[in-house]
Amino acid sequence: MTTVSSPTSHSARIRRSCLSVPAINQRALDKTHGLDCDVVIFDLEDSVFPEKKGEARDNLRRFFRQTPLEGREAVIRTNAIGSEFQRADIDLVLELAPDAVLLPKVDGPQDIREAADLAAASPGVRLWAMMETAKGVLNAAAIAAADARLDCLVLGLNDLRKDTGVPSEHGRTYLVPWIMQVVLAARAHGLDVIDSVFNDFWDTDGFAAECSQGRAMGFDGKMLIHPAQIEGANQAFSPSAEAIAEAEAIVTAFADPAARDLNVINMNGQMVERLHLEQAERLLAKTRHLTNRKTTA
Ligand SMILES: CC(C)(COP(=O)(O)OP(=O)(O)OC[C@H]1O[C@@H](n2cnc3c(N)ncnc32)[C@H](O)[C@@H]1OP(=O)(O)O)[C@@H](O)C(=O)NCCC(=O)NCCSC(=O)C[C@H](O)C(=O)O
Ligand SMILES: [Mg+2]
Repeated sequence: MTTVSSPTSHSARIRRSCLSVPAINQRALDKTHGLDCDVVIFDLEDSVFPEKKGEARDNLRRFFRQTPLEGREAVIRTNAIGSEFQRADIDLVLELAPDAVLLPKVDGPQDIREAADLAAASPGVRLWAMMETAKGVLNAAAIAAADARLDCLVLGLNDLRKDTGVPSEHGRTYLVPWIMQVVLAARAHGLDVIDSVFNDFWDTDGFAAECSQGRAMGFDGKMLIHPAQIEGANQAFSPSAEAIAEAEAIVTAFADPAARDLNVINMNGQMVERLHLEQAERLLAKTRHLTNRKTTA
């Protein structure tokens, strides 16, 4: 896992692009090593036909044994809590010890606690939760507070649309209040939060617009379904040149001896406080981390 030190409550892990790879698709699994995504989510759930679940688990066994991922987080998405497949999926997680297990269709805090109990033998494996049911969104705050191992919420709008009857449309107008509730719940409990997949992977403009909206909503990154979406997500969720320049100016301004005992300063007609300094330092740490990663790749 890649992290950068953070002076603020929620982490500054790099999770801009979280690519879902169907565990049943050997060709796609083979491809992951050459892809520049920050996280690989190995999917045992919706992308795997029920009769193929065992084969998909075997593929992951082979994959983890032969060619572990370097420098990226490895996450396994299991089948739903209480489904006939989940026990075997969790056993696989205990066997392979990925960085995290992604639990789909989480309805409430009890689902997280049950999964934490099932995975208790591997305390290093963190928990991620898909927020994709009406009950899950209503219980977002309780879910986010459910267990210290919970690390990240991932929005799942395909299932949420199915559950609520809200149709798919650009801009996600009627979903915005629920989406923001998930972001708020994550932040209130120091978790990362990842935006939903964008299904139309040929529509690059639509994808870029949704990444930009997700960034403005406060997401850390986006769940992806196709390698063609990685670059756009990495770009959208990396600090922009303007944001870096502004952060550097804030750090420089507070480093001035004249600002030593000031909590608030005037920067070209803008009020800037020490909380902005903390944000600026965090952004610069993330930028340094990304730069180092590029130069060592
Ligand atoms: C959607 C796809 C089925 C399309 O696949 P395909 O027809 O093979 O596309 P391409 O021909 O354009 O593929 C080009 C090459 O790229 C490889 N590929 C494609 N997708 C992936 C991937 N996800 N990871 C790695 N590699 C990938 C192909 O194998 C081709 O390789 P090559 O032949 O060597 O050139 C497919 O993209 C796909 O299955 N995507 C992921 C589906 C998935 O994971 N679904 C579950 C997550 S969605 C979700 O979670 C929704 C959420 O729960 C909610 O409720 O919202
Ligand atoms: Mg789903």
